[in-house]
Amino acid sequence: MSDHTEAGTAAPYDALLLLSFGGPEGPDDVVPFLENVTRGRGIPRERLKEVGQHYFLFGGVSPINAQNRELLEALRKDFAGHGLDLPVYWGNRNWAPYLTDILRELTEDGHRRVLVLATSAYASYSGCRQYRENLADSLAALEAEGRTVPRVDKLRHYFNHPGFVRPMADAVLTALAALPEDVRDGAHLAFTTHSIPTAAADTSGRPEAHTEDGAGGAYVAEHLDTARVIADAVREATGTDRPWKLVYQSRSGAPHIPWLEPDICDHLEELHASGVPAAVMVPIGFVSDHMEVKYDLDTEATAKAAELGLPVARAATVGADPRFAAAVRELVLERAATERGLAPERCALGALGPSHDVCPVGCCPARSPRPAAAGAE
Ligand SMILES: CC1=C(CCC(=O)O)c2cc3nc(cc4[nH]c(cc5[nH]c(cc1n2)c(C)c5CCC(=O)O)c(CCC(=O)O)c4C)C(CCC(=O)O)=C3C
Ligand SMILES: [Fe+2]
Repeated sequence: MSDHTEAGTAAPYDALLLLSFGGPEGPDDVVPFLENVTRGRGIPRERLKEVGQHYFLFGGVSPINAQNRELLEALRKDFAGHGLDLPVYWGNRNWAPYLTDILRELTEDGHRRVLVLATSAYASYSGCRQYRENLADSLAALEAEGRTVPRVDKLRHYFNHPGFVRPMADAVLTALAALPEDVRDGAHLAFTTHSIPTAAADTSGRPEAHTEDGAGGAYVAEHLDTARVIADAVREATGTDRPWKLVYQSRSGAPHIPWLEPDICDHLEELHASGVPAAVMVPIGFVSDHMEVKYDLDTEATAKAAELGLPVARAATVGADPRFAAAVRELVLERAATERGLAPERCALGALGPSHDVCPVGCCPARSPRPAAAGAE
């Protein structure tokens, strides 16, 4: 990674917006939060009750907001330390601080061109376009208040950026070290991400990346690329070639609709049945510790492994790692330079290369088309 010790310029941008999912911060928040998340999404009631219980198990507090506050601090510290004078704001789509309120604040503070960092590294409707739809909704709400709204662009997907991948590779090494020594060399790597409907996976990414055979489009291809880079880095660091697989977690939706499989718990069962002595779960689909990590991996899958007698360890998420904060700065400077008509270096590991800056028409389409900001439409 290049070290920008000199002050870069973010012009033409005058603010960065950290845009995230949001999560409850106490028991009274859980039900209204779930109502916000699932409005119009057709999630079965039983599933909602179940997910509510996951939150109540942790006092109704999701780890996601604390993680975003830490990331916000890490970004401000990194920018200040590198002479990058760019204010950073934070807003969520499903819980306070709400996106519309933060965009209103940005507008009142006089910002005219805003760059958005979404806390989702990959292409998919849920991880990309839905955030763009939320931006469009919030901008429309502010326009309805009679405001002149800022122009909003979104940073490219960073799944293969070294500042995102390297902390995860190190986290796998730390997790391996936590396994009993006699099973460490035989441990398999289980890379996990959020399951999504196969229909959504197949249409993820640019139209050229769409697949019709359940291969999972850009969503699966990008995760496989990241997983491969991490597995290679771990092999180089340990001298041991460990088998790995991309598996899924946190499935919701009706049972008759196909979602990406196998589930992490079924995978652990299969590993155990085939005599594998241990596994490391690597949540590459999550930028930080969300409830999906705390419950679905650290609680449910870990209990499953204990029941099987399979030693497992869970690799840390990237969270507020300073290397990730530095990567965001590089991505900001890169995009700003591109907007100024330059052709900056675009860092990317793996085989897919750097993702597009602007989602083209037809990228990660919604089931029913709605306005989306920060794209080519
Ligand atoms: C791809 C993806 C990401 C990663 C990208 C990104 O990070 O954005 C993600 C993140 C998150 N998902 C989260 C929470 C929930 N997601 C749900 C439902 C769904 N997620 C989906 C996909 C994704 N979700 C999908 C296809 C559904 C079905 C309904 C629909 O089609 O919209 C539900 C409803 C209950 C349930 O069914 O589980 C909840 C409560 C939280 C907050 C966790 C916390 O509080 O720490 C976070 C970060
Ligand atoms: Fe989700």
